[in-house]
Amino acid sequence: MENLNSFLSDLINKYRSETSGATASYIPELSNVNHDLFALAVVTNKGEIYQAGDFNHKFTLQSASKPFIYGMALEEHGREFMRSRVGVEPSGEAFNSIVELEKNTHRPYNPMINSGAIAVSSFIQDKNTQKRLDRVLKMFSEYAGHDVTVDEAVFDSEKKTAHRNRSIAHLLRHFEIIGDDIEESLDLYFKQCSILFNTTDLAYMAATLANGGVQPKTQKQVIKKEFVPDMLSLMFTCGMYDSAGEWAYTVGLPAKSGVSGCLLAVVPGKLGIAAYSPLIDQQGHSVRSVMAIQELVEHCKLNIFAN
Ligand SMILES: NC(=O)CC[C@H](N)C(=O)O
Repeated sequence: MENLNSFLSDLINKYRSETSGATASYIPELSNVNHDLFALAVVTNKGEIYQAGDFNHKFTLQSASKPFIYGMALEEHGREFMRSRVGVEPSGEAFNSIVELEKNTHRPYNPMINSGAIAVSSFIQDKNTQKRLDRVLKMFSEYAGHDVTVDEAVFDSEKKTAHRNRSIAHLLRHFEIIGDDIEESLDLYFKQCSILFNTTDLAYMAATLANGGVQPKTQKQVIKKEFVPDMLSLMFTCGMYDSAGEWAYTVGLPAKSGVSGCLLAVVPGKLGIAAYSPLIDQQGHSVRSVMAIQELVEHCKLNIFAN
């Protein structure tokens, strides 16, 4: 693995010239970013770090937060309750789709799409909204290995323009999946999406899942080991939304993307991978990050089905 730092640098140099994609302008603040930013990081279960490019640059987690909040809700409510409210099937639709809520059980298809994630955030309860957020921030701090904060400008920007997510939340309330605290739960969801991480932090988060829930640097059990397979299997089947099949076929790893341009992938038992670059494709995945992780996985033979 000594050469991994230079291989990551080579990938950055190779794919930095790729300029397709766009920033997620439906959250206006996400467009205020340098399009050239690009970072890669790998953290092994033993805590070895490999990184290249702009790995200190901070971005908001966006949907990369979803599997982790789901893990938190599983610890709080157990599998049976969570499955009664949110399914475990890929939807085959876009991440922000509302149509499938109208069909069948009215449960969101899975916790990786917005409808499922908004429902999951509503189940993180405490005495008041601040306490709910404090618990969420504490959990993400434990995954990162240090304190993390919210980007208030991104939060405000999403809150002001969240007409689609607000519609989803009201439909969830209509079908009695969530309770009356619609705005509070949406605020919590927007805040979790606005938590600031850098690419190395994100690789630690992925490595914690690769390591059975134990953060490789702090050695703290951040999530109960029994729930890690729930998170990873849903990342595998649903984490990349309507291109989850393509990703599973070409990369073969559980993964999750965020519209800020971040992407994390987990090699169970071995290591976590993270990438960041702000230009995203139609499905909401960072174009450069997908290409670089694909090549990294192929080069290092990390596809779980190829071992
Ligand atoms: N795919 C994403 O990263 C979406 C997250 C974003 N906050 C939203 O709800 O639309």
